[in-house]
Amino acid sequence: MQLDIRNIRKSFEGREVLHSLSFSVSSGRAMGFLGRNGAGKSTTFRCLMQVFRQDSGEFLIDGAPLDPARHRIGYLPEERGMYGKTTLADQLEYFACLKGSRRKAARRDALDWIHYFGLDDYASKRLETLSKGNQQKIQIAQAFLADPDIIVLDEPFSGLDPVNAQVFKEAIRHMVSLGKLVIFSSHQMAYVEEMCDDITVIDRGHIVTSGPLEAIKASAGRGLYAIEATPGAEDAIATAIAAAGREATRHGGLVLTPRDDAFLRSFVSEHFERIASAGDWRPSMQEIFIDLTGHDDANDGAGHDLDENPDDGATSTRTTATRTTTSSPTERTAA
Ligand SMILES: Nc1ncnc2c1ncn2[C@@H]1O[C@H](COP(=O)(O)OP(=O)(O)OP(=O)(O)O)[C@@H](O)[C@H]1O
Repeated sequence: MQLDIRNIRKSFEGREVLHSLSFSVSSGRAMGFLGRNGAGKSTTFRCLMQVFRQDSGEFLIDGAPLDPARHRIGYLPEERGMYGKTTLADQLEYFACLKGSRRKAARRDALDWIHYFGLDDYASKRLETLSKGNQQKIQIAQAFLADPDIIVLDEPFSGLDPVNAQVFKEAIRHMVSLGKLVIFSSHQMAYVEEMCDDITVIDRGHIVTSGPLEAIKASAGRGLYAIEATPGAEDAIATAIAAAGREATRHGGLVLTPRDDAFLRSFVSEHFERIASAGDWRPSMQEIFIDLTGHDDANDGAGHDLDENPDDGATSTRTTATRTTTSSPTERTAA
């Protein structure tokens, strides 16, 4: 199954916040949908779920218009809303029935998810008596009810402690392994890095990159080789590379240098005592995200005057490979 998000535009009070967004999500792969506060993630999800309509553009499933009434979608909205005075079991059963399950199957489904999230003891307790994190688990469970084909989660990790985040990560992995189509937004780059096969980054309503995470990382690595020096040896390694007439850039505990296999083979064998590891540079998701979106102006402001996305109708693959920003953590020490 493939979800194609095609040329979605949305304005509020005359201000366009989604500028012809286009990207695709495939089933059996987890897609992370990323952007700074106010970038347009929740608005995209709300258009997808027909909470309100986009001004133009379309959502297609395998080429046909997405129909939330026909396609089974599990949705965790950003604004959490459940019934505080109702027991966990009753309300999950109710939500499963709303999604078309029969009563008995709905009850079983509800209890299975309550068990999955370790909340058996609370099954007959009112939701409002649970901690915020446990309420969040029930909100997530609600999105998994009734065997959805498509799972859309807006900030699912917010409010979860690391142990519960782990339980939830396993639930997502399980859904992906069953061939579900999964897209979620998150600000937690470490989780994204761990979980996602694909990512899409938006900035002020524009796509800045979309595609397989590994390819985006390779591209963001800009063909650089990373040498991890043993503690305290970073300066010596950087100086030795520069003395050999090559560019050397300090990057935290790493020294980055343009890939040159013959030079690197002899350099690594000559300096192996001061080298902990060496290989192609793969920036972290956090670094890539900051490089792509870490400009000074906030996303929430009105009247952005960026040019329209030149890639209207096509998935953009622009990455850090061609970008240099002052926010890059890279610091040049020698050339
Ligand atoms: N109902 C609305 N009326 C007016 N403006 C809106 C409305 N909903 C969203 N916006 C604006 O649209 C832009 C995108 O907001 P959106 O909530 O989609 O961002 P987001 O990426 O989900 O942010 P966050 O990470 O903070 O949740 C923001 O500038 C926001 O102020």
